[in-house]
Amino acid sequence: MKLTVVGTGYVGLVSGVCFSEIGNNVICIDRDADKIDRLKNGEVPIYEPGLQEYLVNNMNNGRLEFSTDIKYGVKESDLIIIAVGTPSLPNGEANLAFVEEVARNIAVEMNGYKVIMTKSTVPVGTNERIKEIICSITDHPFDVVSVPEFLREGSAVKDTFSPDRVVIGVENKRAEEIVSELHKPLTDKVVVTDIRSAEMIKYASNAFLATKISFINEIANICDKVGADVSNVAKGMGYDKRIGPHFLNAGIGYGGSCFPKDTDALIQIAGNADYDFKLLKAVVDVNKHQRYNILDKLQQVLGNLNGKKIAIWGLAFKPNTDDVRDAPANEVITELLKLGADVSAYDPIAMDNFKKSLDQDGVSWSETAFEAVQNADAVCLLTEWDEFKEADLNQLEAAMRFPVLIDGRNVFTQEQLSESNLIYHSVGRPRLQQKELELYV
Ligand SMILES: NC(=O)C1=CN([C@@H]2O[C@H](COP(=O)(O)OP(=O)(O)OC[C@H]3O[C@@H](n4cnc5c(N)ncnc54)[C@H](O)[C@@H]3O)[C@@H](O)[C@H]2O)C=CC1
Ligand SMILES: O=C(O)[C@H]1O[C@H](OP(=O)(O)OP(=O)(O)OC[C@H]2O[C@@H](n3ccc(=O)[nH]c3=O)[C@H](O)[C@@H]2O)[C@H](O)[C@@H](O)[C@@H]1O
Repeated sequence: MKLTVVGTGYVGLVSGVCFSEIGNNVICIDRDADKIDRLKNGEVPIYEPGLQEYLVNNMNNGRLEFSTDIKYGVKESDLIIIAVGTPSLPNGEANLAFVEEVARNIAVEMNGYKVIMTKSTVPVGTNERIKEIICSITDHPFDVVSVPEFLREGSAVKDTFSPDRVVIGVENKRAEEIVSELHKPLTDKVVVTDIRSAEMIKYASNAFLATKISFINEIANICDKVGADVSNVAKGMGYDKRIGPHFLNAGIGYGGSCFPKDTDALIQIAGNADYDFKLLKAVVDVNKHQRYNILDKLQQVLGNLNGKKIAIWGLAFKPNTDDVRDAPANEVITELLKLGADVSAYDPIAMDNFKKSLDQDGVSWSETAFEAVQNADAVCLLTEWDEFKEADLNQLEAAMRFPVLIDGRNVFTQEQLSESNLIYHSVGRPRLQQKELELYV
């Protein structure tokens, strides 16, 4: 099949590359000329394990090309995928300006029947709006299909090749057959439904996952107070098939370009339909506070943070990505600077993106994890990169002024800790808490 993807970001690029890998001819379009130039040179502008190799192979075999010219993309393909961003507006609603602009650009260039497949996460009713826009510009026949994307950053290639399911929101058989054919090599778990339900499935899925995270974080906060261990609680819950083991890792809460934006958007979608989504509002509220728990713990151990050197391990919102959009590290560092701390930070991959996103000075950026902790009064682990999980805790202890480790992702085990003299705090595992600072001063 010949297809065009408009928007070559985390979703558009991964989808385009993977669709070419399974035998389609794909044109990836973006209006960012620098990005397209880099891609034409075989350079992947994001960190996504496995992507580079597939990209280069498919460029070399002629199945994958990049362009800024949407006219070319529309003329050449009968299936056009919209994968541009839908960031939050200040009131939490999704900003549909990019999606609507692309719909207009496609309509202007149409030269025959097209299937317009929306992968961007869009509020219920948006595909109808896309249809209206296109109808107002062209008489060429077309169908709009909603195929929401469920990939996770960091495992996007794997998720694309073996998705848990594909959701196809469609109005007629002609478009259903074309889109089903495209996804056939990927999975047989296909849910075909109406367009509004497909749009809702995406928001409901992200909101449910966010709910699981806030739920376990609240359980963790209670565990801290009553002396239970949230890791074991999650394990004990997770064996129940009705609950499942996934997304029950307590910590500093969810970040990223999607859960925060999509939960806010769903609250607005409900509100616009005169429904007060109380549960989801609480999920968002719990998540906002969870980021700051780590600072409470730090202050419990060190007291006033003014002039204290605090090292940060991990800036990306999760491991295996360089994405720092809505990363908890941003708020944690901003608050530490406000409290007068000297902050030294390190991330294996996301440092450059994070530097650009943090709108203040005063952080010292380290070349290595151990450079960041030299003479530090405490280290806070915010992203569970393997490099941190495998760190030698004795070396860590030796490098620091006070060996205080605040583990915001609950990565260290009893065995690892029993070998060290770290003053250790995590989220909801008070039994692993070790030693008090008084021993060292
Ligand atoms: N990032 C993720 O893991 C996932 C994202 N999504 C959804 O997919 C959509 C895209 O997300 P990302 O890929 O993260 O966004 P992104 O911000 O990484 O990429 C969007 C791309 O669209 C381009 N663009 C914007 N307007 C354009 C136009 N008029 N013409 C051509 N290109 C244009 C931008 O230059 C950018 O390269 C969003 O709705 C998001 O919610 C869904 C699932 C996973
Ligand atoms: O719509 C989207 O953009 C995507 O959002 C998430 O994917 P992603 O944001 O890449 O990453 P996740 O692995 O879901 O993690 C999101 C956040 O939740 C946090 N998290 C995750 C799991 C957990 O148990 N605990 C927890 O705190 C992570 O640290 C991270 O900050 C969803 O998992 C994808 O299915 C969806 O397609």
